[in-house]
Formats: sequence, C-alpha cells, structure tokens
Amino acid sequence: MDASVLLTGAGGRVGRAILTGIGGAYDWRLIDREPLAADALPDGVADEDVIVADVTDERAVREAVDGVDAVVHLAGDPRPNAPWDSVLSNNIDGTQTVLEAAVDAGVDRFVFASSNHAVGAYETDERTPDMYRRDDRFRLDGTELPRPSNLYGVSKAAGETLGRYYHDHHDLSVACVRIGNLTKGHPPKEYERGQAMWLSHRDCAHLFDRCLAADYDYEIVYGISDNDRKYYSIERAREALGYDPQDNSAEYTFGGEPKEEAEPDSA
Ligand SMILES: NC(=O)C1=CN([C@@H]2O[C@H](COP(=O)(O)OP(=O)(O)OC[C@H]3O[C@@H](n4cnc5c(N)ncnc54)[C@H](O)[C@@H]3O)[C@@H](O)[C@H]2O)C=CC1
Ligand SMILES: O=C1O[C@H](COP(=O)(O)O)[C@@H](O)[C@H](O)[C@H]1O
Repeated sequence: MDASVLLTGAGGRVGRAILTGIGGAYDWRLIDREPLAADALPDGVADEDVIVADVTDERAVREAVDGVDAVVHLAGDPRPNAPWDSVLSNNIDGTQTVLEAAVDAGVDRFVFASSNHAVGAYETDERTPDMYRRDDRFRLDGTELPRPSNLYGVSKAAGETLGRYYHDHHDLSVACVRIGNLTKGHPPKEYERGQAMWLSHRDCAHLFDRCLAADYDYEIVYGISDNDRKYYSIERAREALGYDPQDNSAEYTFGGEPKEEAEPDSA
C-alpha cells in the first residue's frame, strides 16, 4: 500500500512540481487555502482528500493530518520581501500548527520547505559575485547557522528550529529542504545567483520523493540541481537521502536556452 501524505500548499509552484513528478507514488491528501484546479490533482485523489483551508486553522489542520504517514509542508508566504505580519502568521504560526497536529496524530515524518533566504546573508559583498561562479570553492553545507536575508528568511529559520524541537521532543523525523530557485523548463534567465541555485522540476520531485522514502532523524539539506555553478553543497542530500539530481544549469545558456552539445560554459 502506498504511504499516505498530506501536502500543504499543494496548489503552488513547488506543490505542482511534486505532484507532476510523483503524483502517482503516494496516497495524497492536499490542503491549500485557495481551491485547487482540477488539472492540478493527481489521478485518484478523492474529493474529501482535497481540503480548502488555512494552515493556521487548527481544527482544519487536525482533521487533515488524521491518519496520514507523512506531511510535506509547503504552505506559506514565499515572497522574499513579505512583511512580518504575513510571515509570522502564514509561515511561523502555520508551521507550528501543522507540526503540533502532526505529532498529536502520530505522523512519522515531516518535510519542511525551507529556503535559500534562511542563509542569504552569507552572500557578502566580498564573496559575490565570485561565489556564484563555476570555479569558486565556497560552499554552505547545511551545518552552518542561519543568516537570513530578510524577515521571510527569518521565518524559514524559525521553521527549521520548530522542526528540530518537534524532532527532539516527539521523535518525529524531520527533513528541512533549503530550496534554491525552482524554475520550470530552464534555469532563471540572466541571473547568476539563480543559476547557481536552480532546482529543476524533476529534481524537485525526486528530492521530495527521497525525503519521503529515506530513513533519517533530523536533516537540513540544500535543494538545488547539480549545477556546475553552486555555493550550496548537495553532498548531505546525497548521503542522507539518496538524492541523485539529473539537471545542471550549465546545460543552458545564460539566457536560458538549451546549449548545443559540447558547448563550454564560459562563467
Ligand atoms: N519556489 C521557490 O523557488 C521556493 C519556494 N520555497 C518555499 O516553498 C514553499 C512553496 O513555495 P511556492 O510553491 O513557490 O509558493 P506558491 O505561492 O506558488 O505556493 C504556496 C501555496 O501555499 C498556499 N498558502 C499560502 N499560505 C497559506 C496558508 N496560510 N494556508 C494554506 N495555504 C497557504 C498558497 O495558496 C499557494 O497555493 C513556500 O514555503 C516557499 O517559501 C522556498 C525556496 C524557493
Ligand atoms: O525562497 C524563495 O527563493 C526563491 C529564490 O530567491 P530569489 O531572491 O533569487 O528570487 C524565490 O524565487 C522564491 O519566491 C522564494 O520563495
């Protein structure tokens, strides 16, 4: 029998990438505060498993987690410039509400959509733009302390810490994925930083699949493709989760077009 998974924020960009890639591999329950488009639903999801609710609504969340094996928690305000009242409610309170309900319901694992913005302040004037380039050796590996870029990044660091708390005190397996820049079809165009932290749709789906299948306690990993340009290590994701990404922004021009075979990367 397939594992049952609650996916929060199912109608968004990351949710759609996951459902397109691994929609057939799990029994899904989907929650989003916006109604989900019919074409966003994997085959076979029953109407009662598609829930329109806010993740700060404790009663709705408790009903939603009842009976699932795992939670993939994506719902939140994804804007790097989001104001404090929004990230406090949607991202921090929402994450705590889902975690508390998950442990009370006996859920085994929790996968949290963290962000590059939890560590954006490592990108100092001294390091940039060199760190975005192929031959630069600077790497963050997930063991460093958060250094958020903005209040949104603070909310993601808070989510990681909430995950740590619920893991330590309630024995919940928790994987925090510091997602880079998810872009469909090609890396972000003419954006060195974005190309260094590109996460393709198929690598995104595969990474979240590994988060749902591997055995771990508490992990913080980077969610990027195997880009030649990178300043995030993906070694921990490989080791702890069995992540094996297929895409690389170097296979595209700076403008985002697929390169001809054997065309060298100039950056
Ligand atoms: N797209 C990206 O490149 C990255 C995304 N992330 C994180 O991944 C998660 C998903 O991001 P995206 O799919 O890009 O955003 P999105 O805005 O496309 O999707 C978010 C979904 O969550 C829902 N939502 C928001 N607040 C909610 C609430 N309080 N209750 C219920 N549903 C709510 C929205 O209706 C939307 O469908 C976010 O937590 C974001 O911070 C992190 C790093 C990069
Ligand atoms: O966390 C996020 O990061 C990505 C990439 O950040 P950016 O500053 O390079 O745009 C962003 O696109 C996404 O909306 C956000 O949730």
